[in-house]
Amino acid sequence: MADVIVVENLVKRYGTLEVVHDVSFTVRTGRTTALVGESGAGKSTIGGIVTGLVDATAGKVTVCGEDRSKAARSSRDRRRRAAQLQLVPQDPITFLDPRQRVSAALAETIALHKSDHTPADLMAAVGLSTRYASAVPREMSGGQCQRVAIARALAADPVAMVLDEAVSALDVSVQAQVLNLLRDLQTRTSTAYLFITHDLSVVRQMADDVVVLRRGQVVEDGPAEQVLDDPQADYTKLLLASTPRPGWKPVRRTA
Ligand SMILES: Nc1ncnc2c1ncn2[C@@H]1O[C@H](COP(=O)(O)OP(=O)(O)OP(=O)(O)O)[C@@H](O)[C@H]1O
Repeated sequence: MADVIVVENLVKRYGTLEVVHDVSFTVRTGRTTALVGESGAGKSTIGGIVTGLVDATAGKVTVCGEDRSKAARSSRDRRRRAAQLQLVPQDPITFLDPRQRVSAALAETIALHKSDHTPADLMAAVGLSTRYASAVPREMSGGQCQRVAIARALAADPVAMVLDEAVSALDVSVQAQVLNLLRDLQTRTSTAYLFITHDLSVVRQMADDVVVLRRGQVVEDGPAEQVLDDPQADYTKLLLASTPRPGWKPVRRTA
């Protein structure tokens, strides 16, 4: 299986504060790597560097064999890079243009990437009724906006997607629907996912590989079943101990 995203020895400093220390991992075609850790661990900073929104202080990011540390030379380069890698952000309501109707937002991305999609087929792919085609973001729920953000990412036919806390704001039943949808899409399209989350139950449902991050450093990484079922680092054990497993029930104490 080919490596789609390769992150090597990444470092990010803000002034004298080093928030990412020597981080390396890969995301393979058709697979999901989860980047987990508590708030402030540096997950979004790494996602920002991978998607080109944040500059690295040191290290290298390669996407589809191309060194992303070098700035794109032309708008054509930028378009090609966007077609390889799309971001699904945590808060789609602020990410989507508040005045743009769903079909127009999707048509714009389709035109930009000259892809073969139509707004209707993308809406069908994410399970969004076509009656929302003329809706603007404020007329939709968080889950519906999240589907639009995913549909828009799919409009570029990306090789990989960075999903930054993409389901964290959704209630559990909508979250399960969106996760199922993402898994189905991955089976059909072999898109590679870098899944950024603090939620280990989401990791359990989605990840093939897991990278556990603490204060900007990788404390443990490996195949999901190994990291989740036989964690080696004390920090991973602590994270797991604070997350209920499926089927977990609180112990009732009797007086
Ligand atoms: N522009 C910035 N300037 C200074 N410090 C920053 C900046 N952006 C992020 N940081 C700091 O970098 C550290 C990592 O932040 P980051 O948002 O990457 O963590 P995270 O793991 O994604 O956390 P969360 O889940 O809360 O978003 C934090 O200490 C944060 O305060």
